Amino acid sequence: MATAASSGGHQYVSVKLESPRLAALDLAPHLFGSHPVAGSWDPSKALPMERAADAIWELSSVLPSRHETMDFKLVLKPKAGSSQCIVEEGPNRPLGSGSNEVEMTDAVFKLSEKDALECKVWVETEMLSPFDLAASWKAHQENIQPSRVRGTYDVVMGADSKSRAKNDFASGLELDLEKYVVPTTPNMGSGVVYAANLTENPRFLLDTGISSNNDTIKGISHNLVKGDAPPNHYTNTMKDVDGRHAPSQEGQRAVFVDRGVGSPRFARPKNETISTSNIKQGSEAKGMPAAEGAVAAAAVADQMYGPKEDRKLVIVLVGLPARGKTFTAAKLTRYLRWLGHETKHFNVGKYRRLKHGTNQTADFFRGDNKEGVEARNEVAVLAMEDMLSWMEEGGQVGICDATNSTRNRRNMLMKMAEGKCKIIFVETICNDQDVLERNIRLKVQQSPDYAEQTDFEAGVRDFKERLAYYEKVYEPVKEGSYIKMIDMVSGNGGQLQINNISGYLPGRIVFFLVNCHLTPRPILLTRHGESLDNVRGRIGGDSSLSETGEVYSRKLASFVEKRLKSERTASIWTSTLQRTISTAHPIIGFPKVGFHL
Ligand SMILES: Nc1ncnc2c1ncn2[C@@H]1O[C@H](COP(=O)(O)OP(=O)(O)OP(=O)(O)O)[C@@H](O)[C@H]1O
Ligand SMILES: O=P(O)(O)OC[C@H]1O[C@](O)(CO)[C@@H](O)[C@@H]1O
Repeated sequence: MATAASSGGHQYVSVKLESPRLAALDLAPHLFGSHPVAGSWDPSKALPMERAADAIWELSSVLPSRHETMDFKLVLKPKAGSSQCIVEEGPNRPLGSGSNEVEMTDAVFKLSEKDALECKVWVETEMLSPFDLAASWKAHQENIQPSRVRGTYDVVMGADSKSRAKNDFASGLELDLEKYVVPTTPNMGSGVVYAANLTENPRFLLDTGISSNNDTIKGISHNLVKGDAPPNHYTNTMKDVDGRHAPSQEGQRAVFVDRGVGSPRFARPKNETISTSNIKQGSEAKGMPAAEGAVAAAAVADQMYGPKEDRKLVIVLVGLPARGKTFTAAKLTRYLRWLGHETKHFNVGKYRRLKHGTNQTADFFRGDNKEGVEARNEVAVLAMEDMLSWMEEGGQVGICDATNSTRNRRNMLMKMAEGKCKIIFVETICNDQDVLERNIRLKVQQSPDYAEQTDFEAGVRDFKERLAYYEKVYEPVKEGSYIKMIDMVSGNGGQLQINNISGYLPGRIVFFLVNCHLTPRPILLTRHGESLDNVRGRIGGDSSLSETGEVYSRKLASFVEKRLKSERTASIWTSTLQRTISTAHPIIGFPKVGFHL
């Protein structure tokens, strides 16, 4: 077999052996070879081949990209384990990487001096696309026997799953209906990670090797100055270029399963080392974690062709305390990252706590407390400097999360960003007293500022006092490019005011904020009903529903009607494939949207 140079993808390998005579012998075919995965030429570690049909045995796997060349041989092992193994005659079989081919040869096993067993052997190799891998992996996860027939989207369900499908497709749903309990709104109290804790860590701490996502950590000197120690925060953790933790160099692994659904993460070849110079600084959020296809393409196009100033953007939050700034910033960060933009969230409150400790009283936030104002400005500068440095290193969108409640403060930030990036202010305004009261109580419950306050009501009083000091000096945004979110959570729709906003990315941000809401709402997910292809044992294709599938769709309609009867604004989303449209067809009373997935 020819060996080809690596082309970088994963390689599907299937070895089949055919011998009508073998079944009658007390011998089981195995494969062993030079690679540790195939036993390093130790027959006792040879991989057993599975009986695929009367006279056919098979073994298949996905091998890691750029796997080393492997030589292998077939060996017959006695089922009883007494007599010796019989290794096939002739030279080793080489298995290269990067090739797509099927090779048919014979294997000859000397059973005795006078008796030889001849078998036909097919070795099939194929480079796998990520779609192939994903489909196989999905099938594996769902405990469905993957296909023995090659072809994209051609994953075949085993006989078991077929009967399981018949019995369970619709009945499970009825059961759910009886037992269904409408989930209550999650309790935001205990167990919730305070969103600000998850934001960026100040570099002045990282530079000293201290790193934490928890700004209540003890033992941090609050007087550390920038540059105290050489930067080492990117050398501590081994990460690969995608920002994932690098696997240990334990040698290659491959899991032999049918149609090669192996371990989704393969170790790198031994000779490929990961050096920290490969790691782009600030790349934890690198890449496009979830967005694929069109969305990612739009993001890339934006980065390539968008106006220059859109490529680096600072979103400066503005607003009185407890107006949902951190909440909005966290959501926006997740959305922008999903779109494929490198985004980081810098919370000035976290900087303040790490530099000055957690227990400042309301007094610290008084507008006429010169020391307090200076201390707050100092940490705001540190956060902004960190953000700008990160942008120079390749970051695209920085979110500066603080009250930024005075014009002076905002001017200072604009000066710092001058010529480096565009600034958009996002101001959250809330006049609904009920919402505010709830927010304040939540803040006292969650904020590390009150972690040591044992008297909850005293905490609430302190926070209200802090708020009153902020109100005295607060100057709503009237300058620059801004988006104002006004009473977006009071349930009456609210308002979004925008000024001087243009460009692809700012446009996406406006779109996102318009659609931002706080009211919990259910999202129901369902598979399509059984399709005709499923009946034939196939996943995929675009066939219509089977009878069982139709029954499922009717039961689903009755479920949805009951479950969503009080959800006035619900809509039904399907793909554009027949089986999903037909599954949703009997549901009435809700608008339907078909998405090309
Ligand atoms: N647009 C909004 N208006 C009012 N409340 C909101 C809004 N968005 C989210 N909230 C609610 O406000 C609560 C407090 O939010 P958050 O901690 O984000 O406030 P904050 O403005 O960052 O406060 P602080 O300035 O004190 O850090 C959230 O738990 C959320 O329920
Ligand atoms: O320095 P500024 O703009 O007041 O904003 C940061 C402050 O805002 C707050 O979130 C207000 O509660 C504090 O935690 C934080 O110190």
